[in-house]
Amino acid sequence: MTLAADRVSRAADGRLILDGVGICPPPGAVTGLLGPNGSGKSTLLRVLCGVLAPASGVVTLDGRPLADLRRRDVARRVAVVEQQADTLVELTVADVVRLGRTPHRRAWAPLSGADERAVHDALERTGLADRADRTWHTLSGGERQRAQIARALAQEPRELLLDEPTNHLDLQHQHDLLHLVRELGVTSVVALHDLNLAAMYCDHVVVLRQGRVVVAGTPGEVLTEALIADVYGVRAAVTDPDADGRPHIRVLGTLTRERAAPAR
Ligand SMILES: Nc1ncnc2c1ncn2[C@@H]1O[C@H](COP(=O)(O)OP(=O)(O)OP(=O)(O)O)[C@@H](O)[C@H]1O
Repeated sequence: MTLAADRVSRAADGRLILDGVGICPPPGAVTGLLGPNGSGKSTLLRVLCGVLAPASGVVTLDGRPLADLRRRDVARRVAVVEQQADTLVELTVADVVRLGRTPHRRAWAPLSGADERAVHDALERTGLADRADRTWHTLSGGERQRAQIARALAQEPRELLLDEPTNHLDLQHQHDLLHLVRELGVTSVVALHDLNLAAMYCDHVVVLRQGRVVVAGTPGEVLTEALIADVYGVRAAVTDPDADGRPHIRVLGTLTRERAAPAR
């Protein structure tokens, strides 16, 4: 058992932005959180890690309500990489990654050998070892993103929540990152916009629309032409070239545009 949400709701400005959401990410697997802009992906990730409390419903970690657990115990288990994670202080890459060890250390205790190994390993795995001493403001957007992911890895989480982690990353680093997440074998929930990346790397996908789960299942079950038209308003050709349940999606056009200007 791991992290799960049961009938979770949350409102903002008098409007429900999560409306009875239930998700049960398979342990040790990668779950993709999909859905259009504003569908509630980031809010759900923040509720799953306890940063936001649900107005109703419950999030559990190993069957225990998150609200009953100590913040520090949750932080030892669950690592989060938010969108546009930034730091204002003048830290080096290694300093940022060391922050990932905070939940494992006593206040003011120096870094142990195990802490340093975890930091070193995280820098290696994200390809940042040669930039460990660089200051944050000298990094490119993609390097900053990778440094935040390295921080999350240094935390040695059993649950990993990533909000659009491939933003800012070039093609190679997008694939390297999602490959790495798969290889970690921790329970991961990853908000993604790219359906082909979701199909390639996720074991399970959950599609949100206006704060509700539309459908959940394997990429092959969920990512159909009908679903993509319905949820995204996009006409797509979906094929499964390797017949492995990992579909390939080719966008043919947007339905709003086609309706506005029908083909003559
Ligand atoms: N603090 C807030 N106050 C008011 N509205 C909010 C607040 N936080 C989120 N919302 C609204 O809730 C909805 C869901 O937002 P959320 O960021 O969770 O969506 P998302 O699926 O992650 O979107 P995107 O793909 O654009 O990142 C949006 O309409 C957003 O404007």
